[in-house]
Amino acid sequence: LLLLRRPGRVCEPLPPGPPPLPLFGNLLDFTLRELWLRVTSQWAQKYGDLVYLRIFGQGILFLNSVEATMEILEKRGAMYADRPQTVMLSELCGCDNIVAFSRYGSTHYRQQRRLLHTALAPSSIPAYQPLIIAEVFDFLRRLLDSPERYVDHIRRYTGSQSMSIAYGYKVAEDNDPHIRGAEEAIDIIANHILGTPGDVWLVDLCPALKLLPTWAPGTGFRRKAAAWKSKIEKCANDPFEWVKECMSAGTATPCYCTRLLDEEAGSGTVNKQYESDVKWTAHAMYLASIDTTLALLTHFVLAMVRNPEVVRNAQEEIDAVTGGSRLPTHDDRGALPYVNAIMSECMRWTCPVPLGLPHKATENDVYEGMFIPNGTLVFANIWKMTRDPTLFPNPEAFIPERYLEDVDEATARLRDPRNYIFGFGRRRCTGTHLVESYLWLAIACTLATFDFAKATDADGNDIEPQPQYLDASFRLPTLFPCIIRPRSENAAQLVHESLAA
Ligand code: HEM
Repeated sequence: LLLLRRPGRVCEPLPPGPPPLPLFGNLLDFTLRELWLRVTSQWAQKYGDLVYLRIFGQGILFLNSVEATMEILEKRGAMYADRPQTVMLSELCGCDNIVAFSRYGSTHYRQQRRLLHTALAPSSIPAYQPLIIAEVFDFLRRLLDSPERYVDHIRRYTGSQSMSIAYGYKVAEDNDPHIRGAEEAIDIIANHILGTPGDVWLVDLCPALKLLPTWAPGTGFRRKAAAWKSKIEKCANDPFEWVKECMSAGTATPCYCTRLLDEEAGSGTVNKQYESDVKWTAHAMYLASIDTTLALLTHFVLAMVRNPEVVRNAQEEIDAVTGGSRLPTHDDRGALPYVNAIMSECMRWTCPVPLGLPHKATENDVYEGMFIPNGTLVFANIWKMTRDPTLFPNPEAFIPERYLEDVDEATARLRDPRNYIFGFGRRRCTGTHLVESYLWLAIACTLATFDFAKATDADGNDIEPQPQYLDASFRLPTLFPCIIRPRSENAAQLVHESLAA
């Protein structure tokens, strides 16, 4: 009897959820397009704060309230700090080296988190500001030259910003080899290795298959994995080797890698594992920042196109500080509360990773009388939290003013989207302070120099931008037509002068 009373399992039921089919479980209940809408408007509505599903026997739990998320992922964080591991992703393709996929508690994971924490702490960010400013100026110049290609410019901005901060590397004008490699690595991981929910590698269901020799029939996955692994490693190695060569030649630009390598060299010799951890974290910075920042900045454009009065208010505020004779700088941030509010609203309204990344339970647990089995994959429904009408009245509307209301500290904390969009607990995003810096400057400088309008059709009627969302994990809008043009001759001049400076 004592054995049967393992904590939780005998008495407590699993959290509620749509009934599973035999073998396939809830596979058919999933959708690849905007899964967060289904989780929110169908499952959370019907089943409540915790919704439990299964795919091929793998338990999946959605947390649909701030309270449940804080209790489970923050307070009990140590039990929910792991990530799902699969033979294909982690072992055969070597992605366990990438911090976002690493096992919690492994030596390299602990070391990598520590490196990211140190080098991306608030006190470290000012050191990257010259690099950030140069990339913002480059972005403005591209927007001025070909505004209709705004998505390409945003994508390049996020990529070159990461390359610059991680490696001090200035991305080539076109077809940069490191950017190409990094894009390929993202494509391999997202579209080929991970694929879609329900795309399961046979070797993940039957790990013994990995022991078969490569000539055996049905082992094509081994050859694919080997090719992908070497591409991913090359993409991490190449820019890192480039920094090391520059450091030896005394030509390196101070950046994330130089800082960490110099620090370690100062305290003795740099050991191989340390060097490998610096290399993989620099690589992770690119992977982790690209789609998230792209989602945020394209939504910024969308919000500005749809809300001309927000643009006007921001421009008035900026002009009052800069006199229209210079671009805003990080030092102006305290004097630009409306621009700060626009950035907060962009974070909330975009909600770049609506269901976060999966945390894996490493123990059996019970929450409010419901059993959460060891091994369950737990997703926080960030989308629902950022659309809570009690915290954010009229949540679908873009309203920066909501952050300017005079509220007590606890309410301000609850309404700060930064407490949701970067995830929770021990796996919370490590790039938050960096994002804060490079996103703010891009937003402030773009508002200072550009106007936004809806595109018009042949009869001169406005075309309402109505983007679609096709991605399963990131909230990336499809391209929408719009007009972006310099506010004035003077604004265009400021962009030209910034580059000359
Ligand atoms: C707007 C931009 C960004 C958003 C919205 C965002 C959001 C997130 C989210 C939701 C997670 C998962 C957290 C969890 O599991 O609970 C995450 C993880 C992570 N992010 Fe970000 N992120 C952004 C930019 C960045 C940048 C610029 C970096 C660069 C350093 C970065 C580095 C990471 C890393 C390394 C992880 C994995 C952490 C771990 O598994 O321990 N992120 N991010």
